Amino acid sequence: MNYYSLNKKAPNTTFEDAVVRGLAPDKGLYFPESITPLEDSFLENIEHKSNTEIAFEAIKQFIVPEIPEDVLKSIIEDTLNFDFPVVEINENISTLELFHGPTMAFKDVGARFMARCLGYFNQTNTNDVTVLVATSGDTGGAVANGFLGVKGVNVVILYPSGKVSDIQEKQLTTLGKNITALEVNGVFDDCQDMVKQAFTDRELTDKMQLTSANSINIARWLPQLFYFMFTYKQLKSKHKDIAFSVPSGNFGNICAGMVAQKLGLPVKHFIAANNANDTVVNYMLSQTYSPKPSVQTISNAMDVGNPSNFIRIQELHDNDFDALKSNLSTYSYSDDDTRSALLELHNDFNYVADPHGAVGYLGAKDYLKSNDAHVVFLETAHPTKFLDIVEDVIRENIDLPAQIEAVMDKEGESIEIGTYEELKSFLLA
Ligand SMILES: Cc1ncc(COP(=O)(O)O)c(C=O)c1O
Ligand SMILES: N[C@@H](CCOP(=O)(O)O)C(=O)O
Repeated sequence: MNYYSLNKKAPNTTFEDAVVRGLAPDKGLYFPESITPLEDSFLENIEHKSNTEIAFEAIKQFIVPEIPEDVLKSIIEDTLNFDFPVVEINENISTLELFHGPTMAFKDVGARFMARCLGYFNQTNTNDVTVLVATSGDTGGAVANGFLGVKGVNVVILYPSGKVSDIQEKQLTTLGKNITALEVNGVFDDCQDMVKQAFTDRELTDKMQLTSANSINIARWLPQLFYFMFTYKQLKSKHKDIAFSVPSGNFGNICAGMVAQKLGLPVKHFIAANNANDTVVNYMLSQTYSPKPSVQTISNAMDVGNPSNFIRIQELHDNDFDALKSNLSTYSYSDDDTRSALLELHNDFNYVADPHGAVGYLGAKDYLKSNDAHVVFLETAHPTKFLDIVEDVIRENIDLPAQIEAVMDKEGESIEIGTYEELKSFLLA
């Protein structure tokens, strides 16, 4: 499969080149040249297939033959060695728990998958690759964990100082080895802008191979489509019309869901549930895309003012606003709304959610006010990653899972930077 740049000013390229570059030379995001629907029989029999079989069938057209089938199968087996359970909240709402991986957020799948793809390509590449990643909370930890010790890869994580949770910060600053954390005096969008600027800085790109492990990278983005297939597998026999409410920040996850839909997955509707960072909500009301600086919220990993993947979402709908509108609803919620949702889930349904999942739950409820469907909200991180907020709302202590306990008492290390020039000097040194 070849990929084109959404800025349409760079040559089409292979999967390997798109992964190793991260962003196209014209700064555009890569997008697959075609998306061929899966055989009807695949979806008809999905409940009889394992998660790894589903993932392989769903993603192989994007990757084989550049990664041979047998290698892709083992990458998928390694990546997906944990569960993705759907838990029923009530008659009309379920949640898909995406936090059973090593860093307890949904980013684990994409990070592990991409690390293994790069590891495969590095068997023949002689040059080291520097992976740059901007994080508002969870990507950093997942990438640090997924890429730790991968031969020929150095990882540099940029995170906004004081704007990630304590556990998130520990997860991305405590591993050492080939992982370095840069604490940026700014917001997530500053981190993301610095990363994008580095890709177009000839002084850097002449000296080193840079790539990204954010969802702008197709190998980080595409595997997220598995989640929607795994949900269908579990709910197919119980519910006819399934809609997804996806807590959204950079819009990579919901956009991967829309790829699953293009592959033939019957999804009735998508709901992008946002916190106060409402750039896309405003676009859907005004048809004017006006990115703005992100504001800090208690669902911090969604504090994104200029979501990278919205352009992919538009492409998936042939840049037709009406088509998009009939497939996507958007809502924005305040921190007070989020706290009320955490409390309601706990008190009425005995479910402890995290603030991001709680925003997803609110999106599900709002959609159901005027539509019939079974809505699955994605529970994108484990509540203990936001311990202070969640315990304060539900007034109960929650047990720490082993993955979180393992980092609790570790001392983190980071280097403070404030400008792009400082990032550049660090990389050149
Ligand atoms: C816990 C959590 N929920 C939701 C999101 C938003 O996902 P996306 O950026 O794919 O929209 C993120 C970060 O991306 C996250 O870490
Ligand atoms: N919410 C993310 C921000 C980056 O998103 P990505 O999917 O593009 O990596 C985070 O937790 O860091």
